[in-house]
Amino acid sequence: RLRAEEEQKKRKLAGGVGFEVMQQPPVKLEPPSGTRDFYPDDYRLQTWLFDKFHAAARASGFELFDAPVLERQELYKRKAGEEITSQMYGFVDGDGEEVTLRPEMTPTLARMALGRAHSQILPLKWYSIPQCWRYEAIQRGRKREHYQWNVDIIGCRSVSAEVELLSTAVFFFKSVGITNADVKIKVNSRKVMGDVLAAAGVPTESFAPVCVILDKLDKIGAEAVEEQLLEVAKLPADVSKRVLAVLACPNLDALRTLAKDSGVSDGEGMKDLESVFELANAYGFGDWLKFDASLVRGLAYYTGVVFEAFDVRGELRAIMGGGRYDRLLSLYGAMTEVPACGFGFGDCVIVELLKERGQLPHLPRNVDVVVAPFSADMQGPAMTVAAGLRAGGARVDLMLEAKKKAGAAFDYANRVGAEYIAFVAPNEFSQGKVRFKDLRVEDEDRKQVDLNLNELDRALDA
Ligand SMILES: Nc1ccc(Br)nc1
Repeated sequence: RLRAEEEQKKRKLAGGVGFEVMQQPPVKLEPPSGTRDFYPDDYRLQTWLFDKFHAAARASGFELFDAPVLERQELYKRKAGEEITSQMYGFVDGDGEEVTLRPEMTPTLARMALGRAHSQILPLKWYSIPQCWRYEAIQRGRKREHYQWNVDIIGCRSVSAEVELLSTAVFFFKSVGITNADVKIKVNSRKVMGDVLAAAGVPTESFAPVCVILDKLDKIGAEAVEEQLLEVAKLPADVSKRVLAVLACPNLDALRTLAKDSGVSDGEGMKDLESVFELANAYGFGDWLKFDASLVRGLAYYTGVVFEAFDVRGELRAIMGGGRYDRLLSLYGAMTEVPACGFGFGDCVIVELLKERGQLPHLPRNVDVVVAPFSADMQGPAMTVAAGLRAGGARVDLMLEAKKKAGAAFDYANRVGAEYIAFVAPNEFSQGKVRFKDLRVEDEDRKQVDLNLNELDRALDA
């Protein structure tokens, strides 16, 4: 009881008179396992982040699209042993339809591009910030949802598309104060890897599942990867060793030499890979890129250049990842191969990175004006004042109950982060005036202006 009274007193002091909750409420108050609530304080940061995503995509001419979080499971039925398809948050709905909360956005994008194929003029430059889902055994304790900024270009065969994607990602990083001292982007090519691994003895049909296994290298180490290459991908021991040797190539020259020694001529894949670095230099962000022969990414459908942004200190999981997926649209029904590439950029690791760097923005709650009715019968006039100020573009928090003491109105204004407070009192109002105080300065310096009612829509300018 004493604790409850103490809490109540604290709340009263803060001006926010809350309410008591039962020790054992009849409903759980936390969100489902692995999911997040975004209270207003949290959502101001999420909005800040999404605004940066929107700004970077808009700066490069990408168009925003969206789609239902619910998709048919058939969109993700790939047999390459990917985690993303084995952890679908799926169910059978009332119509007997096998559906799922989408685990990723690219298949939806492909479905939508095909759905309007006859009317789309290529290239499509589309982006979205979908919430994506996975269902994991609770003991892993990992999150089951995240928001993932997706940026994609459909219809461009040239690696200039990959470079445009990388440019958009770098634009975002710079917009949040991240430099290439904090983050770099690994680049590789599945086309080159495919040629070299085929020469090393990896059957074409095993290439995608082998990439899914190789993608685990950083997480489970070479021994465990080699074991999976033997047990899961059924590769002979000598081939598995050759595969790992390819990934150990320290640079592009070493990979080129290894390719040549394996009888793989310098094909389109290597030329594309080199073009990525050349064009990135032309774009001014070549110093953000780093060739990495061990980069394969974990999605089966990548077919060409792949890339992944990582924190240079190596303390965090991948920040962003993407690549070319030229065969996905024909897999879903396009009569010809439709070139495509894109990336996914999660909302969590980037926030961890900014937090660690002390670069999260300070985003206090704020409004322009609190309008405070002097008494209950001034509530109507206070609404008139609020409407006038809003007509001029002001963000107005109208107090919905008059406070007996002016101090309580000032406390409320401070709590909501108001820059000004407008008192609506009977005497001034009867003379067509409102008492306006500037809260941004200390009490003694506070200007007090009596505003005419018919000037309210220009009040803030004044
Ligand atoms: N695909 C996926 C979905 C949700 C989360 Br959290 N991570 C990955």
